Amino acid sequence: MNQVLSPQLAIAVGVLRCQDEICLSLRQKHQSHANHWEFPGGKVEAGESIQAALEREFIEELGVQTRNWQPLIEIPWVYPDVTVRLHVYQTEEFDGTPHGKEGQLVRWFNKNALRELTFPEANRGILSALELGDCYAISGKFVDATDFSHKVRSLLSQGIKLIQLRAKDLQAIDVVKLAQDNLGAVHQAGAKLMLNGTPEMLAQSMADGIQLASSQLFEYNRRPIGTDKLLGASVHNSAEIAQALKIGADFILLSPVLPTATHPDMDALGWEAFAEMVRETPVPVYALGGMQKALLDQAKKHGAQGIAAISEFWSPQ
Ligand SMILES: Nc1nc2c([nH]c(=O)n2[C@H]2C[C@H](O)[C@@H](COP(=O)(O)OP(=O)(O)OP(=O)(O)O)O2)c(=O)[nH]1
Repeated sequence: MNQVLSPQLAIAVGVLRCQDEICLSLRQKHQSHANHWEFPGGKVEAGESIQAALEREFIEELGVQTRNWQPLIEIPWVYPDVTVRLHVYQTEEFDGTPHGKEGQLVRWFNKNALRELTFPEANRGILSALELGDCYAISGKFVDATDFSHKVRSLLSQGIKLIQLRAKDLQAIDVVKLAQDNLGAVHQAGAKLMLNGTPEMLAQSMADGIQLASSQLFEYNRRPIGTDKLLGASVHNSAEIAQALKIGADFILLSPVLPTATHPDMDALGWEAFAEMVRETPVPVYALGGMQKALLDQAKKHGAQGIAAISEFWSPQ
């Protein structure tokens, strides 16, 4: 369990991108995490902003001038010898050709190849943040399978890259069939389909992952699916976040952030409490509950990967 203790070292970590390629360097023999790939960066100096630290580190370590760094995710992590907070930023703007000025190996990798590499443990959350978009659509009501397919296509045409098939009224076998029938279109659009269901349903459907309800999280002691699939966890409080992390969730859906008509009995967390929980969570967190596209920037300012919603994205009946 990754419990955050102080003092925490602030580390600026830079994801330098060139279209689908990402620049990595190999940590050297004399460093901790030797022979692990890393996103270049290093300790933030006293009084320095994260962006300034990144510009300095990329000049010192890779000989490139970088600009316009944008926040991606913050990762609190406790290693046996040190407690860090990775401030992960990304940019595509740079001058020069990155090369290992300190003798380290530097290479560009396609973003789809990153999961095959060995990184320091804390980087799992960075890889998820890079893979997942900022809008997570959850399916709402539909009349039949044809209607469902139309509504999924409407999500894809809105540019949504992460969809959860949630159909609590259907039998597992029918949910699996719906997933199978729509996977082709989802993948063709470069999107991913999550099942609100069980590992067994995931195996039958070949969907991209499962979204576990908060009540399901405590049925497991460890990750219930392989690392080739996504594990999403729906949570409402810190205890559920801890359990989600214990079983290896790749990302978290935290709700309700704002009051929502679908759960009128639950108190909304509000943005401040949401941000506080996100700060202690080393994987991407989506804000759920009362979310609209117009709130996306606000969600990101409070540390979210993005927003999740049913009614904002799903076409009405
Ligand atoms: N730059 C970078 N650091 C990372 C990543 N993932 C990760 O856990 N870290 C950790 C490893 C280190 O504890 C710390 C980086 O600090 P640093 O880069 O200044 O440390 P260092 O190479 O001088 O060497 P060391 O003290 O860790 O041996 O952040 C990553 O992707 N990039």
